[in-house]
Amino acid sequence: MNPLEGTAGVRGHREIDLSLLDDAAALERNDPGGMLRATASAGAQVRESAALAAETDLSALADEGRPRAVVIAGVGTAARTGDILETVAGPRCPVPVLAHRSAGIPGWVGAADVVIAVSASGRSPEALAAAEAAGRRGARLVAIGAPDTQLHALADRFRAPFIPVPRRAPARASLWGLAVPVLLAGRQLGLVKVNEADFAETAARLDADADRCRMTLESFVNPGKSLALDLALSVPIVWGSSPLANVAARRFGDTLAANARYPAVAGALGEAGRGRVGLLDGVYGGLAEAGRDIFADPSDEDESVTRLRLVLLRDGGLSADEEEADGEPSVVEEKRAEAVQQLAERRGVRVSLITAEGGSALERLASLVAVPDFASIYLGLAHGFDPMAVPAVSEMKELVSP
Ligand SMILES: O=P(O)(O)OC[C@H]1O[C@](O)(CO)[C@@H](O)[C@@H]1O
Repeated sequence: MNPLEGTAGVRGHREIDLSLLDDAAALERNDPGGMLRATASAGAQVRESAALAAETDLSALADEGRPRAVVIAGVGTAARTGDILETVAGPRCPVPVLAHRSAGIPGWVGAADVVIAVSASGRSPEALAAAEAAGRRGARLVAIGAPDTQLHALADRFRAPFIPVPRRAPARASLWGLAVPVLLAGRQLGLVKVNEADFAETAARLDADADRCRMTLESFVNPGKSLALDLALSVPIVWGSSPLANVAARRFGDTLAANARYPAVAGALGEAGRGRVGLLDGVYGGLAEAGRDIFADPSDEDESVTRLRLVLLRDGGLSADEEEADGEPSVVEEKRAEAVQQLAERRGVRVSLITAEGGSALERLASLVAVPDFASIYLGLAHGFDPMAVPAVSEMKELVSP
């Protein structure tokens, strides 16, 4: 082992410590901030946020009728909630919905538009600048994030609704708490049909997945831990087979970077199929696997070779209604997923498959996000990282703060 214990607070080891994953006491010790627990609260976040949002009067949002466009402004996890609204709204959505990830809002946004400013901490400069600009330009504004913060004050200043989301640091542990009010704002505007039963079923699924991934459950029966082991020392490629699965793929890219500090290629299979699929032929793909004895014990593998690991997020569960509305029929997406799986297998590149389950779009999204969220944390823990505190993120904030 070559542990790092630098002044910057960087710790961890290059090797994977398998024994750690099945040692609940050690997992607890190495996760002092409680990232596993915070992630297991996803179902509770859905219920809590739905209740808190119900207490906020959003009627003013819809008073002026359908907006020209809806911009969700924020960064990181906050911006992912915009992708969630966009994908749940689907291609039939009557107005453009877009996530805006840099400071402020696009130049064209004006009084005919709605801006949803999202920040878990209630103080990201990007969300604050967006709320300020929206207020000044007379756009309808709704702000979502931690109560009693700068964002809250800005919403009050512009007499805009503010939906409080209790702070759970870091933001990535609050995905569901933030996403629900964004969806409810979207519902108020007539963009999404999500209902209370969808929230309840999504919460129940998140609870069930958290239970299957709990830290006391051993790797061979714990999908979060076994996916972490699949990914160990690999370069993960995460591709989704539908717009909804693509959001889950990108989310996995986020959590792999922050919790496990693994680089990942993540996105849409449709686009990947036109170029990035070439990775399977490359140094980390087919070339790394050439000559591998497929019957050999995986634990005897040469760990110095860096290999790709393909994670396919498949979403074949579209209802006839959604299928008809989707730009690309799901049968094409499914064919593509089959094809890429075959390409990987022909080259000896290993594949992990996660298939969406559930009735509503939101529940299917949850079924593709929950286990990967846990896998990213277990992977970080197996390298001795504190999944919650990311020294590079803190240093970056210090270096760029005025
Ligand atoms: O939601 P917030 O608090 O505005 O933070 C935005 C993003 O900034 C980070 O804290 C990183 O700087 C992310 O973890 C987070 O998603």
